[in-house]
Amino acid sequence: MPHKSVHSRRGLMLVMSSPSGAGKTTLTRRLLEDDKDVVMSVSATTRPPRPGEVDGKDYYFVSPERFNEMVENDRLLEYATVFGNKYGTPREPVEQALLWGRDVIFDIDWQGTQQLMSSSKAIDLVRIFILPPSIASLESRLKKRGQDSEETIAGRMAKAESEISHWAEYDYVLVNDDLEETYADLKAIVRAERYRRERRPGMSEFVRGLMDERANREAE
Ligand SMILES: Nc1nc2c(ncn2[C@@H]2O[C@H](COP(=O)(O)OP(=O)(O)O)[C@@H](O)[C@H]2O)c(=O)[nH]1
Ligand SMILES: Nc1ncnc2c1ncn2[C@@H]1O[C@H](COP(=O)(O)OP(=O)(O)O)[C@@H](O)[C@H]1O
Repeated sequence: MPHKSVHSRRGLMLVMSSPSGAGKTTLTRRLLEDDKDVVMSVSATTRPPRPGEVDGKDYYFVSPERFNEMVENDRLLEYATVFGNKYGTPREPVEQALLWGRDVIFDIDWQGTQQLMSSSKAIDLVRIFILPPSIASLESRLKKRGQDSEETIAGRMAKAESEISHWAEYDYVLVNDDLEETYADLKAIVRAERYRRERRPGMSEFVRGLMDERANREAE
C-alpha cells in the first residue's frame, strides 16, 4: 500500500464564468451532486432573491450596509458590481474548505476572477469559461429558465458581449452545446487538474519513501 501522503493534495479553486444563461449554474449543480469532494462558494449579494432562491444556499442576501461592513472588515476574498448589484465571495468558508483538501467551485464574473488571480490564490485557480453555441440559444435559454422579466433578460443580453470578451483570460473554454458532452468535459478537466504536481504536497515524501525502499533493498 502506498503511504497516504501520495493521496494528499491541495484543493482546487474552480472558477466558472460565462455570460448569463450559458449554463454555468446547471453544470456547477451537477458537479456538486456527483462529487462530494467539491463544495460551492456561496456569495454574498445585495440583489433581491429570485423566486425559489434560498438564503445561505444560492446566496447570502444582505443589505448594502452589511455588504460594506464585510468589505471593510476584509471578510471578502473578492467583490464586484454586476448588473447594478454588489456580489462578493466570503473568505472564511473558502479557506476552511481548501484546508480540508476540498475543491471549491465559484460562480463569479470576470472581475472577481481577475481579483483572485492577482491575490495569493493564483496557484490554486483553475479558470473555466462557458460559452453558448450561439447568441440565439443564449436568449432562448434565458427565456426558458423563466425566472427573469423581459426587461431583465434584455439587460442580460446587452451585457453578454462584454462578458464574452473576457474569454481569453481563462484556462479552459467550453462551448455548452450538448449538456452531457460539456459536463463530461468539465469532469475531465477537474480530474486532470487534481493530478498537477504543484497540487500534490505529499508527493516528495512519497518519492523519498520509494528511494529509501530501493536503498534498503540494495543493502539487504
Ligand atoms: N465577482 C463576483 N461575481 C459574482 C459573485 N457571485 C455572483 N457573481 C456574478 O454575478 C453575475 C450575476 O449573477 P446572478 O444575479 O445570480 O445571475 P446569473 O447570471 O443568472 O447567475 C454572474 O455573472 C455571476 O457569475 C461573486 O461573489 N463575485
Ligand atoms: N447545453 C444546454 N442545452 C440546453 N439548455 C441548457 C443547456 N445548459 C443549460 N441549459 C438551460 O439554460 C438555462 C440557463 O442555464 P443556467 O445554468 O441557469 O445558466 P447561467 O448559470 O450561466 O446563467 C437553464 O434553463 C438550463 O436548464
